[in-house]
Amino acid sequence: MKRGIVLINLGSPDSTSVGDVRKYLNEFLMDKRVIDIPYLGRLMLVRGMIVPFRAPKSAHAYQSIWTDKGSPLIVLTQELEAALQAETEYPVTIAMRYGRFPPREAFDELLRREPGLEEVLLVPLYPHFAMSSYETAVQYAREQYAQGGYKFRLTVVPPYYDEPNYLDALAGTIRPWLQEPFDHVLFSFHGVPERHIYKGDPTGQHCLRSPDCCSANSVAHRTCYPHHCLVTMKAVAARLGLGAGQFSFSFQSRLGREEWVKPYTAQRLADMPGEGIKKLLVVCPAFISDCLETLEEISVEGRDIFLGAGGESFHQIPCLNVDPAWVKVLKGYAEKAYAESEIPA
Ligand SMILES: C=CC1=C(C)c2cc3[nH]c(cc4nc(cc5[nH]c(cc1n2)c(C)c5CCC(=O)O)C(CCC(=O)O)=C4C)c(C)c3C=C
Ligand SMILES: [Fe+2]
Ligand SMILES: [Fe+2]
Repeated sequence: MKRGIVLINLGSPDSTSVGDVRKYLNEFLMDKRVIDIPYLGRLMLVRGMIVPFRAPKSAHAYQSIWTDKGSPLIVLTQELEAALQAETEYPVTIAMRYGRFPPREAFDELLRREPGLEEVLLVPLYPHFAMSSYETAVQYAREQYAQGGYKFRLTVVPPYYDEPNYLDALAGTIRPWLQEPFDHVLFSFHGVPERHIYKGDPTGQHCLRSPDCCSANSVAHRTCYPHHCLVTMKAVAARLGLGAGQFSFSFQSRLGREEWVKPYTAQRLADMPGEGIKKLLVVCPAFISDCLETLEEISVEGRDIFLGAGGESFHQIPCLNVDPAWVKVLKGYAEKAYAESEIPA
């Protein structure tokens, strides 16, 4: 089988200028799977209220993490591409949901490198299903695939939040940090509005209907983001031998005033020192590559909140990035045969 691999991530602005950040935010937030309200309302909210205020603030934040080579998210995804390419004979390239590197360019590039390509394997760099991350990236790639009239088959790697090799690799990046004294490991996942969870619940009566819905069996869990996050956290904690009370989860990056899934990371960071948690490790498994949300929101803002509330030490554990064990896991995904039924539509 002549196969090619596309690693798809979120994307970043082209530069840290307010104009480029505004362009990026407009594209990102006008995505109907990110702000899921009718078009005209979304347009007014995004163009009139969110972006004018957010663009200068976000541009400033991006300036604090930007590297000589560009955005950390893009650079780290390119480094992952190179590391995986060194491990597999299949041609590997990257795509982004927003901004530069659209999937059609990735497909064309693979066809140039492998004429007669029979299958492209799309690997979303999101372990958990959410309509604002995994689903929008996959749909975008599927649309461009259909528009391009390509002859090869497009196969999508399903969410791997519970896949043992991924969990082993994630636990492996955390383990060395547990050698120094610590009180707690916080698993901080990117948040989503609660409305997205209600909307994605095929039963219409399970998700967020009871405090422990994510632990009770349900078909809704196939696409339930908080459930996926909880499974990842519990499986990693078990691999690390963490006891009850030594770990917990929270959700970060809330935007706007509506209710998002809880607890909120910023609130937990403010409360933990008062609960006796003074030495904190934070891991952010919703992100494969370090990015604005880990390097600035957690490592800078989050640290200030925690230390300002009486915390003594704070470390953000780097994301999987180009960890060699993770690259081996991706090689395994790249070489596996997938059944269509595994993949959420
Ligand atoms: C309604 C708004 C947003 C939802 C829902 C959302 C979900 C979501 N996002 C990620 C991953 C990333 N988000 C990143 C940045 C970012 N996210 C939002 C808004 C929502 N995200 C904004 C406006 C931004 C831009 C920066 C800012 O102004 O705060 C990034 C980092 C990008 C980078 O260039 O470094 C990632 C990665 C997931 C996984 C997710 C749902 C689970
Ligand atoms: Fe986001
Ligand atoms: Fe749930």
